[in-house]
Amino acid sequence: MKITDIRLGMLKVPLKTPFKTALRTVHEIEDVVVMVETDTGHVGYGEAPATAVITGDIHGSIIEAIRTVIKPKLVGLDISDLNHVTRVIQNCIMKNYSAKAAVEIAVYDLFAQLYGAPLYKMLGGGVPKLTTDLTISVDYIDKMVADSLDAVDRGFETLKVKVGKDIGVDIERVKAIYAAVEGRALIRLDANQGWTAKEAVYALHKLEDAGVRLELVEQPVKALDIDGLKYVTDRVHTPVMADETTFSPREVIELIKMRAADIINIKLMKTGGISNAIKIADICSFYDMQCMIGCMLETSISVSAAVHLAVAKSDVITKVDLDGPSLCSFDPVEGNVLFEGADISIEDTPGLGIRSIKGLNMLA
Ligand SMILES: C[C@H](N)C(=O)N[C@H](CCC(=O)O)C(=O)O
Ligand SMILES: [Mg+2]
Repeated sequence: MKITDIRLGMLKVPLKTPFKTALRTVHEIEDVVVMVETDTGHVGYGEAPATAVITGDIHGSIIEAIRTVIKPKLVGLDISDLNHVTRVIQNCIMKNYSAKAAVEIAVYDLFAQLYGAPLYKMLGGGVPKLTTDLTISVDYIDKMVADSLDAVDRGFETLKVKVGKDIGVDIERVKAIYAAVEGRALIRLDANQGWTAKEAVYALHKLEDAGVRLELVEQPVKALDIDGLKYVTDRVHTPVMADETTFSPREVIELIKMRAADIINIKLMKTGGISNAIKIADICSFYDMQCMIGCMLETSISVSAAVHLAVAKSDVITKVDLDGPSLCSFDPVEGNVLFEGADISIEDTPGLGIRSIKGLNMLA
């Protein structure tokens, strides 16, 4: 099965409600869709969001990286030579993680199609079911409490509460949500870099002293402030998770050696795809460190790949934040991963099993 072409399209899906974090507000998903075509007629699918504030990627850079650098290196390569193909993708251009991720996801999709198995089986197997959390956007306290209660009523047992704005209001936000859902849902926080290290310690001590039990706090400080991350990790009981701080396997090793965080959030759009995500999961497994599998604002095309990976690496990926499809106003994909509220399951069809994508605008 040889790669003959890589075609690109744009996919727009409005969100059910605006997605608000300390970094940005988004009303609709608008992602680049990658279709890797082969001489056997098989097509592999991938997707790349433009998360400029986290990965530095924008639509133009994703499209140009794939068209002018990645595609010319990939056409003619054999999908059965997976490790070679992924090395070419990773080494042909620096950074550009979302472009690499989208193409790698499509290549893994084809690799699993080649052997007629769902992708998770090619990655080592596992039980093809996961449960995701749901993000509660940062907002007025009453709105966040109402959104949290609504999420619990819809069956979500873990809420990822966005904070990182005003520290005093953040403490009140979390206390109010905790009081409203106590005993019905677990709460994890994501400050998206919005606090200083001292603010994070102050807020988490206040919450701990008030009896608020949090599952974890994600990326309390700026991405590059690794000393700050360690400062927080050393001083609070609440487990601290690194998100924006860690992209590559090398960064994860450094973080583990410094003991700067307790948990790592793996996202395919940070690692540049599945091959490095596997390396990170294996490193963490070796060091007895838990991981979360996360996503950006992605539809079920690329989130499906994350689902397959998380199922295969469930020994170390113990936390799931794959709510992209739940945030969408509709699922544009007919495929083998089913997203039903908090429940995610995989059907027994080859690859990612993507049969069709609604509303895709092909690029010339
Ligand atoms: C969508 C997911 N639950 C999430 O919260 N991801 C964010 C980044 C998403 C974005 O801004 O596109 C995160 O974990 O920081
Ligand atoms: Mg995060």
